[in-house]
Amino acid sequence: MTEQLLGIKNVGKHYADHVVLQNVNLSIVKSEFVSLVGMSGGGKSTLLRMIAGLEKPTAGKITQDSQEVTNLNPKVKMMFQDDRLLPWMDILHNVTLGENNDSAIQRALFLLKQVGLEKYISAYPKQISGGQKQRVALARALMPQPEILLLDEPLGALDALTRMKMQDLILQIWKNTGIAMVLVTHDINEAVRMSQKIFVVKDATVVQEYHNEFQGQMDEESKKGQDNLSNQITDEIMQE
Ligand SMILES: Nc1ncnc2c1ncn2[C@@H]1O[C@H](COP(=O)(O)OP(=O)(O)OP(=O)(O)O)[C@@H](O)[C@H]1O
Repeated sequence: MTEQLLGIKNVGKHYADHVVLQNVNLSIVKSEFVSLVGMSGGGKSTLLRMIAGLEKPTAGKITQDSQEVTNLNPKVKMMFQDDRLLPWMDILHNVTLGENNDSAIQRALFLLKQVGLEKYISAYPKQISGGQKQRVALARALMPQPEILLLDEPLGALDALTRMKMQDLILQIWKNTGIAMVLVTHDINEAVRMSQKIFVVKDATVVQEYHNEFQGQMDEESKKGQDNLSNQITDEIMQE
């Protein structure tokens, strides 16, 4: 049996009388790549913030490695649509977050090489492109070797070609590291291209779970399979 990494059991969240999520149940196994899709305002980012321990559920329980997430979750890292780099630090130190010891610097250099930015270690954020900044943000998120990487629309602000390259890079890092990834995206094709499982968030809960046998594949047959699945998921989201 595959080992459960993250468990979300009967989770709900409301702000005053506004119910954002209720009865959310899902689990993620070690090294899995999943996506959350659904209408804007449906509670996807709220769910990520609760997994990260940035917010507490108002009902139910979130566990990681069988331990309840009650506070800031040290085993996860999050990447956002904006890069959140520190403008006064060079790229290397944005990744080490100011740590100057040898092992931090060696690890940051290794990660910057993985994301293809070894030539930019001394540059400052304003000197590199939006796509490159997101690569730095990715390296920084990988720095503490998280068990789960939460990706909250990290590619949303990128042009189509840069976006595809970043998708490839994230998939490659996922394959190399075995870090579980949870992607929130508005782009259903992106979700289907990248993830093994797609959860549809609708009516304040997870209504469907799709398994995707075509993840990461580029041959014509698989692309057709991906398109079919994307259409199915889009229909599910749009259905009243
Ligand atoms: N701190 C808060 N206080 C009150 N309401 C909030 C708060 N945070 C989120 N909400 C509400 O919760 C709902 C869900 O927001 P959330 O950002 O999780 O949705 P989402 O599915 O990620 O949307 P999008 O796809 O547009 O990012 C929204 O109606 C939002 O206004």
